[in-house]
Amino acid sequence: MRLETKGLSCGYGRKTVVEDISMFVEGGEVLCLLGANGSGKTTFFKTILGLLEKQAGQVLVDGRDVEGWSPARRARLIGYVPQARGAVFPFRALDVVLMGRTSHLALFASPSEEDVEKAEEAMAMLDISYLKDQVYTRISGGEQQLVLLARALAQEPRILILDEPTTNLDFGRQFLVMERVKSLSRRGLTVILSTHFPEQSFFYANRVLCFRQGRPLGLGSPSEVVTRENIRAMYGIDVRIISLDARQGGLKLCIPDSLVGCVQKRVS
Ligand SMILES: Nc1ncnc2c1ncn2[C@@H]1O[C@H](COP(=O)(O)OP(=O)(O)OP(=O)(O)O)[C@@H](O)[C@H]1O
Repeated sequence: MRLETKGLSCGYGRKTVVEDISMFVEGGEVLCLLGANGSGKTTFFKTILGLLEKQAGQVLVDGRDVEGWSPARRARLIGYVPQARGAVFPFRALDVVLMGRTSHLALFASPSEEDVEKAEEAMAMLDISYLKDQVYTRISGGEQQLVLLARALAQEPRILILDEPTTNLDFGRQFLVMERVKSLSRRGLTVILSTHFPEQSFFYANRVLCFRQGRPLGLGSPSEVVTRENIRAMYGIDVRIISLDARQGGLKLCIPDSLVGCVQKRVS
């Protein structure tokens, strides 16, 4: 399923935070959104989801403008994993995941056995079945993040939007989550995610969209867009981009110039 924006501008009241973004992502692709803190990534996602009113432009799903679609209609197609923030209600983790099934239920219907199975499968896929009966407000921030991802997977969306899905996760779980997301995309899911780790785009993204203060800075393959110049423009830091293999578009690392200097001094 194709998700597209055309000239999308977003913001709060009269304040424009994101301006004139045109991009698309197809089923089976991962599009990675890069940009400094406050550059407008979350605002862009919330506008695509209809949680914020757009200021200009269009959001299209398979070529159809989603303007006027009910939240339930969007939710049947688009899953969203927000950044984990302080939760208020002491639900069991399994019940939080079951909320992902809401868009499949008739009004006032209770979850069926099949819904519970889907919720349990989503938790098992992320290796968090042990959290099932724990209270969401009493698990760690990283565990909450995984529960929110399981909730989105239980929803069985065609498009998945992830806002910094690995930020709170330990080293092993960052890898687990990105591998799971990549394998879902290989099976046809459309994925758009934001990250503060540009290297993740070399490992997992088909294309990258760079934001600088809410304006598009570049859109293309990771090798085309994750460049020394764009990283300096986004994050104000000079990096050396080092290839780990000779393949075109292969694995690369972004090492700050100051650290490369240290390594060279030690070697010489
Ligand atoms: N509720 C709000 N009301 C008014 N302005 C807001 C609101 N939320 C965010 N903003 C403004 O929008 C800008 C972009 O915020 P947004 O959360 O979209 O950035 P981001 O790229 O997701 O940042 P981060 O990487 O830190 O999560 C902020 O700098 C802030 O000025």
